[in-house]
Amino acid sequence: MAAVVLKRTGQKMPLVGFGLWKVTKSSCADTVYNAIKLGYRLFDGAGDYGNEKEAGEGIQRALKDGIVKRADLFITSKLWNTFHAADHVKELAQYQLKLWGLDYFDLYLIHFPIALKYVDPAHRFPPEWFGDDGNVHLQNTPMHETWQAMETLVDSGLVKNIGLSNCQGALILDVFRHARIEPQVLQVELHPYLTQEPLVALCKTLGIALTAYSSFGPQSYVELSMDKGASSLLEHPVVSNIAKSHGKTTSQVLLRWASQRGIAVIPKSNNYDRIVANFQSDDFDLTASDLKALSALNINLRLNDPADIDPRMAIFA
Ligand SMILES: NC(=O)C1=CN([C@@H]2O[C@H](COP(=O)(O)OP(=O)(O)OC[C@H]3O[C@@H](n4cnc5c(N)ncnc54)[C@H](OP(=O)(O)O)[C@@H]3O)[C@@H](O)[C@H]2O)C=CC1
Ligand SMILES: O=C1CO[C@H](CO)[C@@H](O)[C@@H]1O
Repeated sequence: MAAVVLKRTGQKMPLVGFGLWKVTKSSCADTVYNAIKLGYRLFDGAGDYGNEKEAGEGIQRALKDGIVKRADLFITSKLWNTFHAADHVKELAQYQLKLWGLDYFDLYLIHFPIALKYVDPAHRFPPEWFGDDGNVHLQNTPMHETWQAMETLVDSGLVKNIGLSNCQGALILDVFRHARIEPQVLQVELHPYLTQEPLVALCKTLGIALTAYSSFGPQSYVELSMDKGASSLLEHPVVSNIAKSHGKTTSQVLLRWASQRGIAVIPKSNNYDRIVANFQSDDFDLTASDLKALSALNINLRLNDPADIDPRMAIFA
């Protein structure tokens, strides 16, 4: 399976993985188990997806049935915003590892560069953006403090690689300036309506592997009322024409637009046929002019912006 090699550890991160946000809790264990049978090796979880225990059950079953070995899997999880204070980073990583039934994560990301007031997981887990009173409670924890605590997770063997999510250039450079262990991966929203070319170039310069989320663009946020009214990329004539010319689906073209450039993708689906199709998205090559035409669709449309939840959380210029 095609993979990107992480700079520090030399570990291979598969270019096509499986995203767990909104994977139905009741069927999550079966979904993960079946995805492993199909060949998926990377699973992208997070505390607030609320299904890490069930995802872990699917993994444990696959390990027990001898379908895969732990070393062949690449499991990602993320540090939620309410755990940024150095004292709470290890607490959360251990809590999440226990949910998955694992003794290490292959990758652990700071989910957002936003620190919120601590909430004890015994009080509320999965974590949320909002406190008990329905408001967002910001907290002053600098990123370099959180990053130092992330580094100690590597030292103690709880995680193999650490990285960032939803961060932009200046902040990434600032984390690098303070880092003893450099960020290995950056996970961001990336699709032809949000191509983020300067950020992609910065990651290349710094040797950070990129993971794209929301590869299909607008439709995935409708249920969160975060849809910003743009037309569907999956039905866009430019994407459809390219798909036709390769005998592929528009979803496969959108995934390949990233993976062909060495950017990992993590599509999520609750539908078996789409799970199969997404996995089979890297067995063809787009032409240079296809890639150019897809990138030309850029309108800087950002679907996942914490400032939509609370303007004080603006992290994108
Ligand atoms: N770091 C972060 O802040 C974020 C990380 N993520 C990660 O990225 C993953 C993917 O991102 P997400 O925003 O969920 O978006 P996706 O791009 O994976 O899209 C999900 C939507 O697309 C549908 N879909 C999946 N496959 C196909 C297909 N082949 N054809 C048509 N529709 C399809 C799914 O519906 P159906 O289930 O019905 O198929 C679902 O509604 C998440 O699961 C999560 O792991 C996501 C957002 C933010
Ligand atoms: O990863 C995720 C997808 O986006 C959501 C909205 O910002 C987040 O809450 C979630 O953690």
